[in-house]
This record gives sequence, C-alpha cells and structure tokens, in this order.
Amino acid sequence: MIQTHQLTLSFRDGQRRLPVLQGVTIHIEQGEWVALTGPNGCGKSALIRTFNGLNVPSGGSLIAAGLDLRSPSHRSAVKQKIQLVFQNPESQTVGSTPFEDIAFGLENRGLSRTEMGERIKRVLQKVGLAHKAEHEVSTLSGGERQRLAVASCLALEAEMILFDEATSMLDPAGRRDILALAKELWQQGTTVLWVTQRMEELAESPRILVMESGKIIYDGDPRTLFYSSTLPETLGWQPPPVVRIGRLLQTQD
Ligand SMILES: Nc1ncnc2c1ncn2[C@@H]1O[C@H](COP(=O)(O)OP(=O)(O)OP(=O)(O)O)[C@@H](O)[C@H]1O
Repeated sequence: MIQTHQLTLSFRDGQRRLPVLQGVTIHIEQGEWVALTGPNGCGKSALIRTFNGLNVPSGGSLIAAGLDLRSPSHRSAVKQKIQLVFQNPESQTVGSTPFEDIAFGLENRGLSRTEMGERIKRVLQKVGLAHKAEHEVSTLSGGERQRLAVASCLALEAEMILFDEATSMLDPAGRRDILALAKELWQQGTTVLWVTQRMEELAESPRILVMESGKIIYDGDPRTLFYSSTLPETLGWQPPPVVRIGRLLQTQD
C-alpha cells in the first residue's frame, strides 16, 4: 500500500532548503493499522501529506496505492485512493450541509444524481449522521464534523485513510467515537495510518512508527517499545497506565 525508500522532503525557507524528511524507508501493507507518533515538528504531517500527493518528495522513492508518486499525474490520482482526516474539524468542510459537503467531493465522478444520492445516504448512515444530512454544517459538533470527514473518505471509496491527530480537538466521548469508527473501517479492510500523541492509543496499535527529526527511529510493536526499549524515557514520555501497572507487577515477580 505504501512503500518508501530513502524518502526525503525539504521545504524552501527563503534562500535555504529546510530538510523535513531525511531518508524514510517504510513499508505499510494493505489492510494494516499503523500508529505514527513523535514530537511536535518532527515531520509526521509532512510525511502523511506526502503519502497522498500533497507534498512533492525531494528524493528517494515512494509508491502509494500502486502509484509512483514521483509523477505529478500519480500524485493527483492518489488523492482519490488515500484520504486525509485533519486535526481541525472546521478546516475540512466545504458544503453548507453534510449532504452537499460529500456531494462536492463526488463531483466529476461520473455518477448519476440517483447513484450519488444513494451513496451519500449510505455513508452518512455508516457514520451515524443520516439524521443530520440536511443540517447546517456550522451546527455540527466537532465529533460530528470528524465523522462527516470520514464519511467523505468513504464516499470516495478510499483504500487508505490517514488520520492526522483527528481526535486531538475532541472530548473523551468524541475521541472514543472516532477511534471506534476508524477501527470498524479497518476491520472491514481499510488501511489506517493513525497519527497520535496519546500513549493509550499507541499501546492499542499492533504496529507503531516513531519519528524524530524527519527520521523513523522505531518501527515495531507496542510491547517491545514500552517494555524493552529506552525510547519512551529518552523522548520523555509517560508510559500509558496499562504499561506502568505491567512494569510494577513485573518487579514484584
Ligand atoms: N508547507 C511548509 N513550508 C515550510 N515548512 C513547513 C511546511 N510544512 C511543515 N513545515 C515544517 O516542517 C517541519 C515538520 O512539520 P510537521 O507539521 O510535519 O510536524 P509534525 O510532526 O506533524 O508536528 P505536530 O505534532 O506539531 O503536528 C516543521 O519544522 C514545520 O515548520
């Protein structure tokens, strides 16, 4: 689904180039759930925006959803297959109602009005927003807006969804709600890349990528990360409660 080799990305900063991704080599299989974490500014958003064609790689290789993203036409095509859900619920809606918002993304898809209407109803139903299809988007809660963003991804039949700290502005119930929805989609075959700073969400992920200064410094399972590596302490993380309890019990053996 995603295959990178020595991927680099830099942004222009006046006369200089600011290196943001510095040789990222990873492989994400179709159907995987992968969590991505790391300190602020380490390049998480830059990396995932490169996966769906928003950023242009400076070097290395990147194949996403079978497309070589060194080609501009492939960077445009990949946006249909790999979708992003952003952190800020307010930054990703364009229509004035959920129905219109999803319809906007489906324009130029060659669907008849009936097909489009049916698809929109189906995806709104899936995310529990069917009853708000004609409400003003501005009256939706943050959690409902994030569900609307997920519905748009589903309407476009995304193969992979990149959640960029998509729950960080939600209350605990809203967070659980979006995480549960993402897990449901994953169980039904969608590949998920879940960017988070929350330790408990990392602990629940089968695979974790840790970034620092534009590099992947850990790629593995949560048990090894939290129990057998010094990385959490090095990064100044407070391990999740379940890990703290586990360690405490180990010392009592
Ligand atoms: N469009 C851009 N132009 C110039 N610099 C950028 C651009 N986008 C990101 N950067 C810089 O690239 C670096 C990585 O930013 P990025 O947003 O990917 O970090 P992040 O790990 O997602 O951080 P956070 O956890 O705060 O969201 C930062 O130094 C940022 O200022």
